[in-house]
Parts: sequence; structure tokens; C-alpha cells
Amino acid sequence: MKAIQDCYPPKYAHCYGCGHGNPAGYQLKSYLQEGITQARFTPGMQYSGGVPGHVYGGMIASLLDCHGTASAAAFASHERGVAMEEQIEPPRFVTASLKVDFKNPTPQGVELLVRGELISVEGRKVRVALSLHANDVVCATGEMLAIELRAGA
Ligand SMILES: CCCCC/C=C\C/C=C\C/C=C\C/C=C\CCCC(=O)SCCNC(=O)CCNC(=O)[C@H](O)C(C)(C)COP(=O)(O)OP(=O)(O)OC[C@H]1O[C@@H](n2cnc3c(N)ncnc32)[C@H](O)[C@@H]1OP(=O)(O)O
Repeated sequence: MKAIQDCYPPKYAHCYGCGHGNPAGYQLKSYLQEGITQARFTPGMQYSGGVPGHVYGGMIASLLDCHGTASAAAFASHERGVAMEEQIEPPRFVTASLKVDFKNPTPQGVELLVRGELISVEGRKVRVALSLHANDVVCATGEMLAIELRAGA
């Protein structure tokens, strides 16, 4: 199955968090399956937070950020009855607002699961509920308002 981010042409593949054309970035890959989006990622040991052995909060927020905008694009496409991979230029969303709640320390050296669920689609505005899990423990939850860029932006 093609990742949501891999549906974009090279000219839009530069994002630090998820662009497949950015060799220095995370190259996060998100997938929509059965109404839920998921991405898996193991942050390098350089992303240490203040507490040894735990992941830096900004890294966690960035995973929710990138997974959220990709999820918004996939959810909006699905609502419009078209799959991401069927579009030459899929809809592009940016983060207008991202709230993160850090629920539990996130351990390093563990594959993290990031999940997204659609809250609502209202024109260009898509709200996504996000969560980040390590070893089946919810470490962070979040909510994003993503906004679709206007054509030509
Ligand atoms: C940078 C472009 C990247 C695109 C790349 C695309 C693909 C890349 C490949 C694969 C990955 C797929 C997606 C990944 C893309 C990026 C990932 C990382 C995500 C980010 O890291 S991305 C960077 C941080 N992000 C920004 O850099 C945004 C700066 N910002 C703006 O560029 C404008 O601000 C914008 C466009 C958001 C809106 O501007 P606009 O002129 O188009 O629209 P407008 O202002 O009219 O708002 C329309 C309606 O949203 C409401 N609204 C707006 N903002 C709100 C807020 N904060 N809270 C509550 N409501 C809000 C209004 O109230 C109105 O609501 P209503 O229609 O009901 O009146």
C-alpha cells in the first residue's frame, strides 16, 4: 500500500517531517486503512528529552504534526470519494492549530505508533484527533485543525 506522503509529486516532497525527497528528515509514512490513519516511527537517540531515556516533546509534537496533515489530506480525499493515489496533485493541508497533551513519558529505542481519526470536514477545514503510543501505552494525544491550501498556493 502506498503511503499518503508518497502520493505527492517531488515538488511537494521536501517536508522535514514527511517529505520523501528530504534525506535529512524523518520521512514519516502514514497510511489510511479502515477509517484510521497510522504511522510507525522510531526516533533516533539524539531526540532525547530532559529525562534520560525519554523522547523530546518537540519530536513527539512534530510526529503528530506531520501525521495530522497527511491524515487530513487522506480523510478529505476519502470524503470526496477519491483515493490519494488516484490524484495527480492531491490536496495539500497545513497545520493551522495543533494541541498536544503529554500523558506519559515516551521511552526511547521503541517503535512509536501514531494514530489519527477524523473529527470533521468543513470546507477547507479538517479536524483530526491524534494519539501517540509506545508499547501499547498512550504517551500523547492531540487535536489538529488542518487547512487545505488554496489552488496555486
Ligand atoms: C507549506 C506547504 C506544505 C505543503 C506540502 C504538501 C505536501 C507535502 C508532501 C507530503 C506530506 C503531506 C502533507 C504534509 C504537509 C506539511 C506537513 C507539516 C505540517 C506543517 O507543519 S505546516 C507548517 C506550519 N503551518 C503554517 O505555516 C500555516 C501558516 N498559516 C497559513 O498559511 C494560513 O493562516 C492558513 C493557510 C492556515 C489559512 O489561511 P487562508 O488565507 O488560506 O485561510 P483563512 O485565513 O481564510 O482561514 C480559513 C478558515 O480557517 C480558520 N482558521 C485559520 N487559522 C485558524 C486557527 N489557527 N485556528 C482556528 N481557525 C483557523 C479561519 O477562521 C477560516 O475559517 P472560516 O472559513 O470558517 O471563516
